[in-house]
Amino acid sequence: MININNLTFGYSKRHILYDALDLELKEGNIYGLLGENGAGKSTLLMLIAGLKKPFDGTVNVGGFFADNSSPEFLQEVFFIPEEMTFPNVTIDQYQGVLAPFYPKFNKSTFYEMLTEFGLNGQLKMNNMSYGQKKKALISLGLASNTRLLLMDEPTNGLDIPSKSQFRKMVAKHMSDDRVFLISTHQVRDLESLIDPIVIVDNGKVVFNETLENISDKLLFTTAEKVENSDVIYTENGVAEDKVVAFNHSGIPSRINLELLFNAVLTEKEKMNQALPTHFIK
Ligand SMILES: Nc1ncnc2c1ncn2[C@@H]1O[C@H](COP(=O)(O)OP(=O)(O)OP(=O)(O)O)[C@@H](O)[C@H]1O
Repeated sequence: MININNLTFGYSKRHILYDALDLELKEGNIYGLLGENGAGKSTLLMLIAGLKKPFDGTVNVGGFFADNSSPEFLQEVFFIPEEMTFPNVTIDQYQGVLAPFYPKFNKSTFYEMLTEFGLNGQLKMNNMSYGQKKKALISLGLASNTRLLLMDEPTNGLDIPSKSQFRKMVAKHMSDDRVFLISTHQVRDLESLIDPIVIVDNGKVVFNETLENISDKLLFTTAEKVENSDVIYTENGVAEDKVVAFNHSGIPSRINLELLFNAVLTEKEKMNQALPTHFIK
C-alpha cells in the first residue's frame, strides 16, 4: 500500500539523511518504527505524509504520490506529530472543521474514544495538557478511518491507564485495508501491538521483519541457557545476562524489543546471518 522508491532527502544538500531508500509497507499491519535519536524517524513520517519533499525518488500511498498533496492523497492520510499546536477552539469545533476533510470520519467513534479518554467536546484544545491534546488527536486520527495513520511517539505524555487504553483502541481500529506506522522509543508501551518492526539507522532501513519471523529465527533468553557459539548479542543484567541467540529449534521465545533493537544496531553481521533477507541495502 505504501511504496517508497529510491527516496533521497536531507535538510541540506550537503547532509543527506536518506539516500536511495526503498521501503514497502503492507495493509493490515501496525508497523513499529524504531531508531536512535536523530536517526530520521520523524523525518520519514513527514516525508510519507507529504510534509517534506524528497530531493529524489517517490512516496506512493495507495496509488497517490505524497508530494503532490492531492485531495485523494490527503483524505487517506492522518499524521499525529510529536509536537502539537492547535487554534483556540473547543474539541467540538476542531472536530467540526477537521472531519469534512476525511470522508470516512466516524463521529460516534470519535466521541466514544474521547469519553473513554476522560475528555469532552467542550474542552478548549489550547488549554489542555500535553497528554490530553495527544488523546484528542489520537481519537481524531483513529476516527478518521484513513488508510494510513502515522503516529510519532503517540504514548509520550499518556498516563499509565491511558497507555493501555491506547493499545486497545489501536488494535480495535486496525483493519485489513489500513496501515498504522508508529514511531517510538517506548517499545514497552507498544509491545504486543507493533508488528512488523522497522529499524532505521544512518539513513537506511536496517531491519524490517515480522514478529513471527523474529521469534522463528532468534531466541531471547539468558546466557546460561544457550551455547556460547549461538550467542549473537549479550546484555549484562544484575541477576543474569540476557542474550539474543540463533534459534535452531524454531521454538518461539518472548521477544524483548529493547534487546532486539540493540542487537540489530551492534551485531549487524550476525543478525544478518540469522535473518538474511532483512537488511535492505
Ligand atoms: N528542521 C530541521 N532542520 C535541519 N535538520 C533537521 C531538522 N529536523 C531534523 N533535523 C535533523 O535530521 C536528523 C533526523 O531528525 P529526526 O527528527 O527525523 O530524527 P528522529 O529519529 O525522529 O529523532 P528523535 O528520536 O530524537 O525524535 C537529525 O540529525 C536532526 O538533527
